[in-house]
Amino acid sequence: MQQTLPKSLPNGVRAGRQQLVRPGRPSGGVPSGAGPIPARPVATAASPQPAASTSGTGADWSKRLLAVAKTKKTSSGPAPADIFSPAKPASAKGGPGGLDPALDFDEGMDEDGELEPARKRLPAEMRCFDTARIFIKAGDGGNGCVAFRREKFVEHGGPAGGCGGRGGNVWAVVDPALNSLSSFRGQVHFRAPLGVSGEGSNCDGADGEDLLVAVPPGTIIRRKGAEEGDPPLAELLQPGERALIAVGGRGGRGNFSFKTSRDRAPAIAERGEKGEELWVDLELKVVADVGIIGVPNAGKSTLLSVVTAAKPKIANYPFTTLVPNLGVCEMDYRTTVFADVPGLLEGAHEGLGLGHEFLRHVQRCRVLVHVIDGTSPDPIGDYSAINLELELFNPDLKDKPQLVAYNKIDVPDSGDFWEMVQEQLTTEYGVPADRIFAVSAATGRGVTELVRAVRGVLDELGPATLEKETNAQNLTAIPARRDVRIDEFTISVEEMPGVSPAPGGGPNRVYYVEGEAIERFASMTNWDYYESSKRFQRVLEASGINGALRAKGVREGETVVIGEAEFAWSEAKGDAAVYASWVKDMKERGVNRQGSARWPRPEGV
Ligand SMILES: Nc1nc2c(ncn2[C@@H]2O[C@H](COP(=O)(O)OP(=O)(O)OP(=O)(O)O)[C@@H](O)[C@H]2O)c(=O)[nH]1
Ligand SMILES: [Mg+2]
Repeated sequence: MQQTLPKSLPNGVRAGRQQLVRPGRPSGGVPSGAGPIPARPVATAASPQPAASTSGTGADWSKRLLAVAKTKKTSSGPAPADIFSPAKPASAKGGPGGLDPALDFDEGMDEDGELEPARKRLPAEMRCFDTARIFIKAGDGGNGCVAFRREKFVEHGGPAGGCGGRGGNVWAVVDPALNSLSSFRGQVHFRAPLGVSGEGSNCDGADGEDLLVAVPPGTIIRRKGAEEGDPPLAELLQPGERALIAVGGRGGRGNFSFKTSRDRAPAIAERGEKGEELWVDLELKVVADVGIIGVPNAGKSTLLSVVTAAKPKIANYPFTTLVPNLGVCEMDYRTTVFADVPGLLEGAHEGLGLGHEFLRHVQRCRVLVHVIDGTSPDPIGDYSAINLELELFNPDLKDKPQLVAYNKIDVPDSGDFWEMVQEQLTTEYGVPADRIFAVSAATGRGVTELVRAVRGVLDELGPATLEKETNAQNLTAIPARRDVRIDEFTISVEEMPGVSPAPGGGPNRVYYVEGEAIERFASMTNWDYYESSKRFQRVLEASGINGALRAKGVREGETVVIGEAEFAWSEAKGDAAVYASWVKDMKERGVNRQGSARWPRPEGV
C-alpha cells in the first residue's frame, strides 16, 4: 500500500481551527435574522451634491460641459468621464473651474486590485446609488467533537461526542423603506454566524442564525463576474420577498456518529464544512411611474419638489442632480412615484454627461414628463436633441407616452416664446395639444393640470405591474445537497523552482488534486486525530487518487496539494508509517496528540 501522508498544514487549515470567535449560544428568544442590516439611508431625495461654492463656478462649469460636448461630437475629444475630473484647481479647495474636490472621488480599486476605468471617476454617491458590490459569507459549520461517556457504574460508556451546528445562511430580503443601494457604501462585508461546535455527552452545537441583508425593492443580485446570459441569483420586487444567496456549511459529525459494530470507540470527528462565500453585484432598478427628463438646469428637481414631498437639491447650475431622486405624489387619493433623472446632454446615449448612467431607469418609467427650459435660447432644439438621445439609447423609448412641461413661464422672456413653441411642438413634432403644458415650477402655476394629465395617461395605460425582467433563480429553500462523486477529480502538475526532494533530485514537481468532493472532504478532516488521517488515506486509495498520482509519476517526498491541505508522498506501507508521519506532523504544528490511545501495531506483530 502506498500512502500520501500529511506533512504540514498550510495556513488556511490552521486558521480554520483558530476560529475562536464563536457566536455565543443564541438565547431562545432572539428572533432569527437579527444579524446586521445595512443602515437605512436618508429616506428620499437629498443626495450628496457638490457644494455650489463660488458664484462663478456654475457658469464656468457649464461652459466646460458644452466645450466637452462639442469636442466629443466632432472627433476624439476628452473622455466623457473628464467632465468629472476636477480641472486642476488653482487653490486646494475647489477653485473656479473645477468641481469641489470635497466631492468623494474614490479612485480605489476593487477587491481584486483592478481599477475600473469607466466608473472610477464617478463620485461615490453615484456609483452606490444603483449598483454595489458586496462580499457575502455564509457561516461555517461547527466542528464535531470526540468525547466518551464517563460515568460511575457505566463501564465502557462509549463515544459521546456531539455534532457541530450548521452555519448560518445569508438571505437578501426586500425592505420597502430603502430606495437606494447607498447603504452598502458603509458596509461591504456580510458574514453569517458560525455553527457552534459539538460537545461531550452527545450535545450537538446550535445552528448559526441566518443573516438577512436588506435590499430595496427592485434589486437584482448577480454573482460577480457572471456571464451576460447567466441567470442572476435573485431579482427581488415585493416587500418582504427573500432569496437565498449563500448556504451555510454543514456541521461536522462527532465521534458518536462514527460508532459501528466493529469500531465501538472511534476517536474521530469531522470539522465543520466551510460556508459558501462569494462577491455579488447588486443592481437597483428604479421603479417609478413617471420619469422627469430634460436638459440640465431645466427645473426638473424643482418640479419634483412641488409635486411631491421630496426635497432634492436645487441650484442654478447644470448637474445639480447626480443620482435620480424619487418622490411620491399624492393627489386625488392616488399615489404616483416620480423620478427626477440627472440632466441629459447631447451624446448621453453614448455616455456623455451623467445621462447614460440613468437612461436605463428612464426605460422603466411608464410615462415621461419632458421639462423644457423656457429661458433656453433654443427650447425646441433642446427638446428634439433630448428625444433623439432617448431614441438612440433605445428605440422603444420613442413610443413611451410623453408630456411636455414648458417651464419657467413666470420669466417674462419665456412667456413670449410660449405660443411659438407650443405651435411648433404640435405642428412639427406632432405632440397632442393636451399634452403640452406651460408651467412654472417656482410659482406652482400649471403644475396641478400637468399632474392630472399625467394621472390620466397612467390610467389609460392600466394598472402597473412589477414584472420580473430576468430569469433569476430566487431560491427560497436550501437546495438539496448535490451528489458529487469523490472519484471525480483532476490532477495537474506544476514545476516549482528548486530541486525535487525525491531521491535522485530532478525537477521539483507539485501535484494539485482538484475535485469538489475530495476538497470538501480534506477541509472537513480533523488532522488532529490519527483515525481521521487514516480515514483520509483510505479514501485516497479507494477513490483512485493514489493510483492516478502514481500514474503521473509521483515520487517519494514530492508534494501533493488537495484543497488547502498539503502532503508529502510516501511509498511507505502499513499503519505504523501512517502513524509515525502523523506524530511528526503534530509535533511540527505543536499540537497535542488526540486520540492516540490506539497505537497501530508495528508491522508483522
Ligand atoms: N424663474 C424660475 N426659475 C426656475 C423655475 N424652475 C426652476 N427654476 C430655477 O432653475 C434652476 C435650476 O433648477 P433645478 O430644479 O435645479 O434644475 P434641474 O433640471 O433639476 O437641473 P439639474 O439637476 O442640474 O439637471 C434653479 O435655480 C431654480 O430655482 C421656474 O419655474 N421659474
Ligand atoms: Mg436637478
